[in-house]
Amino acid sequence: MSGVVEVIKIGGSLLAQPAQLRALFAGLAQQQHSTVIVHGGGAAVDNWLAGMGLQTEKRDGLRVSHEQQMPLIVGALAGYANKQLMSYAIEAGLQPTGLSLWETGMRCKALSSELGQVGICDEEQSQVSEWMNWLLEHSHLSIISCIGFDANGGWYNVNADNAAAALAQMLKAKLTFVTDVDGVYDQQQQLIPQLDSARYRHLCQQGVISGGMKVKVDSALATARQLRRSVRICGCACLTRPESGTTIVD
Ligand SMILES: Nc1ncnc2c1ncn2[C@@H]1O[C@H](COP(=O)(O)OP(=O)(O)O)[C@@H](O)[C@H]1O
Ligand SMILES: CC(=O)N[C@@H](CCC(=O)OP(=O)(O)O)C(=O)O
Repeated sequence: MSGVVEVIKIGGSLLAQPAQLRALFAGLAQQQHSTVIVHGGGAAVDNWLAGMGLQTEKRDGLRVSHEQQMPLIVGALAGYANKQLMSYAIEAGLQPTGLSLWETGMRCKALSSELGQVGICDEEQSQVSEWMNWLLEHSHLSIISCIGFDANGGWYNVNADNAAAALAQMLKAKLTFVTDVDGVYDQQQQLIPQLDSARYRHLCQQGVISGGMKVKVDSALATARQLRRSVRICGCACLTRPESGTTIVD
């Protein structure tokens, strides 16, 4: 594998925003470097579970994923969300390949028995697969859901921000989180152009950064530290306005 690789995480919050997704994929079609998309779809999972009359329980932002609920969770993330993004990519003239974390070479494991099938990426057991290298070398766009597996075939629901960060670390890639806001906001709802760990801790203590944004910044900081390279959190305009969003530095 040669050249710059970029991992772009697309949040589930964007799946219901067709104009923004079209603009994003149109921009991706102009990119010269290899791109890997990792996506979530938390809102779709919420809707599918509610539609079946099932309760969603979250602990520290993670969805408790009982084995009985996995068919719906896998269906919403690796099925519906993945194929919806493929549809936008094809429309933009791209040649996407839809994957789970397994095909990239990533291996997963259970986070805690109390959380059911919630998984985390197991870096020690993971290695970039030949298939992933081939896709990168041939500039095929990979669209990867946050469903992962262990070596025994156990399946896991991995938080998509964590999955994107682990994949960027495995590929030693540039990492960009694309979400439904322009970046990280301060107390006055102003965009923070650059955020380091000290200011992040302070803003968390004040309750200014919370929920899904906290998971994102945590994942960004861990990756910035590991790869010694800044990470960006931004809205869909990120490809046309490279200076937009918040740059996360360790
Ligand atoms: N300080 C903050 N700046 C911006 N967004 C924040 C902040 N704190 C919490 N958020 C929330 O985080 C959300 C983005 O996280 P999330 O919903 O998990 O997105 P995604 O689906 O893209 O992963 C924003 O829509 C916003 O409601
Ligand atoms: C374990 C866990 O919580 N998994 C997440 C996976 C999807 C996700 O992360 O989607 P967003 O990027 O849209 O937030 C979930 O089930 O909601």
